[in-house]
Amino acid sequence: MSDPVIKCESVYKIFGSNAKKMLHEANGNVDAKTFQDNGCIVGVNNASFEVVKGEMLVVMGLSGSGKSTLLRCISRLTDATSGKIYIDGQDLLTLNNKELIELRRNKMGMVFQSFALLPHKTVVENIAFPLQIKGIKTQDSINKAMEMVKLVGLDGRENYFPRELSGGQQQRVGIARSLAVEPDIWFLDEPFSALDPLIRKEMQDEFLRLQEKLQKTIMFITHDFDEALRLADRIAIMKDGVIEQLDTPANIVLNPATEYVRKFTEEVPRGKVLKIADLMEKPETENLSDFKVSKNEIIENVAEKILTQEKSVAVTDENNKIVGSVHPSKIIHTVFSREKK
Ligand SMILES: Nc1ncnc2c1ncn2[C@@H]1O[C@H](COP(=O)(O)OP(=O)(O)OP(=O)(O)O)[C@@H](O)[C@H]1O
Repeated sequence: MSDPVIKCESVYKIFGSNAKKMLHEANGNVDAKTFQDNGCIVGVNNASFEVVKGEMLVVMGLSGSGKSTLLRCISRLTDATSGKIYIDGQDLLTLNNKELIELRRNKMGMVFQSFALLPHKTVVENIAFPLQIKGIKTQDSINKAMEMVKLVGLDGRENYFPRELSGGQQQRVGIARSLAVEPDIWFLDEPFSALDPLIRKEMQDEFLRLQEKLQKTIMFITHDFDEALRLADRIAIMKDGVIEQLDTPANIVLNPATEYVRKFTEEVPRGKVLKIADLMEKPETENLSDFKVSKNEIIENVAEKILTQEKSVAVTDENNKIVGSVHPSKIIHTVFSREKK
């Protein structure tokens, strides 16, 4: 595995005037209720994890679970009460103001739910603006902004004002503006939540397409589990500031670590989420059906075909090599079982 781009070690963020003292006295045993009774709010409670280059970590949880606070600590919009945060191996808390501004300007991009576009500037001017702040010449910034306009599929609308665009289009401008500065690390805080479901799905598809191309290191916040499942390489599920589980979507659905996570995943249609690779077994050498299936297929797309086979089906990789097998009964068990842990 490559070196982590983002690394958190026992990060706490406690709000309240005697936060540091209480945290010290708690000795690593932070209980949200006890803290609250003593005038402190627990935002993030002992978060430790890494995000590697090109990975998309989706942070999910209900309102107030600490998602934004965690992101704000990592982008140092707020200071963590305790713990270590490293960006590309550099200790974030040791940076002075100047270094922090440089880091934010050159390495980090942020997109928030409110599009925060400048109303009196056109699409292309909005996107070029942060480049001009960086000192890039006007014409160069416009050229770069036009590239971004194309990337997010808004060509032809570059001279429109924000008020002349739909919500989805405005959000694309927000994304293009953030991408224009070519951040390595991208923080997105509920970027699609103001959009209606159809446009939201389109934006998710577009976002996946962009990420395929750009391979940014991303932390993406959502409270929509479907969105998390569609986008994430890994998902962190938060509750009361604690990361209850951080794992691949398949593991979260198949092996929930806590009762809370299990409840979250209970209604998830497994066939839509899991791939053949998530449930294949060792390759059988004999007694296989003639039908083969790719390990990357979503179960729902191939279930019907597999269920008509009597024997196990061979599972192949990208080079058509057999890497596993799956028995029809496994499909039935996975898609329809709702066992309680
Ligand atoms: N500046 C602050 N002062 C005091 N408490 C705060 C502050 N910011 C956040 N909190 C508290 O920290 C907890 C986590 O808030 P946070 O905004 O991180 O949650 P969230 O999961 O992002 O919620 P949402 O989905 O509603 O945005 C909440 O209890 C919140 O009230």
